[in-house]
Amino acid sequence: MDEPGLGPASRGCLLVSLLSIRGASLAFGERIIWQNLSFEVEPGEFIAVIGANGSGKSMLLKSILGQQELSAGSITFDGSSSRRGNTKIGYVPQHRAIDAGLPLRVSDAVRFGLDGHRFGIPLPSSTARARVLSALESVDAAHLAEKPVGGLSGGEMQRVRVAQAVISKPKLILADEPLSALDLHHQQEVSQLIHEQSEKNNTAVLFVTHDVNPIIDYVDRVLYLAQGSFAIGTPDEVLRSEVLSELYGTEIDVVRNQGRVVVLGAHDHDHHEDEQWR
Ligand SMILES: Nc1ncnc2c1ncn2[C@@H]1O[C@H](COP(=O)(O)OP(=O)(O)OP(=O)(O)O)[C@@H](O)[C@H]1O
Repeated sequence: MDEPGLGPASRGCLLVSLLSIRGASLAFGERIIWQNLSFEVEPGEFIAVIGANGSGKSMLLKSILGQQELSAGSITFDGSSSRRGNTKIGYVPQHRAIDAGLPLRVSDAVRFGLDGHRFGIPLPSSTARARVLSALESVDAAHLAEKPVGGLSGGEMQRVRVAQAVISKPKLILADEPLSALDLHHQQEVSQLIHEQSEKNNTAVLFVTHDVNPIIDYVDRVLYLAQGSFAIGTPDEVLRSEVLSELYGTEIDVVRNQGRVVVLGAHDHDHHEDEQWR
């Protein structure tokens, strides 16, 4: 039988996976965030990362970005150990990460995704301008180029963040709750944009979300983090009462209604009160 979490390339042993997480653990002092996390991600795969508040979803993305050291195990991306400033990884940070008061133009913010964290000589400005415009066009936001980021609506800001993440044509997009603080319409729009980028360039996506429903049609696999442990597989394999009950160590009900998935009981085991499942 195949090992759970291993992608087809690894199972065949012929190709190296795009992202390989092996026996990864993260602890702060006595507190284990997750342990023995192992899975592979193949090019073009769309993976939903779900879990309670504090289950370590953001820390996982930061570990892949090389911004958070593991307590044990390894992360290999595109054949090398994870490192900071890798332009082959596009990052859509959590809503709060950009200061809305910044007097920065949208085009400058997007350009930051191109050469903001690159050492050495920046791209000539005509080339960079064309790339910025093309990235903004790809998220239908070219008209926002000259606006200050501080004046954008939540939905506009998320589209700009997606442009910033895709401008370097990354092989992997890490999106940290890109739907938070968006209404349903904009949730669908931003989900679709990230999915389109993934399809167009065969880019793999790790998409952190509290609610799988807006992206359920795009998801190949779900990585569910809870209680320091994890489950990974297709939505039908993981989003089941038996699987989540075992993960949480208590009874959890997964109800499917008109194509929507509702998890009942998980929020009772969160570290915070504000976990929402719709
Ligand atoms: N430097 C640190 N020292 C101690 N604990 C930390 C540190 N950084 C993060 N943590 C803790 O690690 C846990 C996981 O944090 P993380 O931000 O990854 O959670 P999350 O699953 O993304 O949560 P949320 O859904 O609320 O965004 C949290 O409880 C957090 O307080």
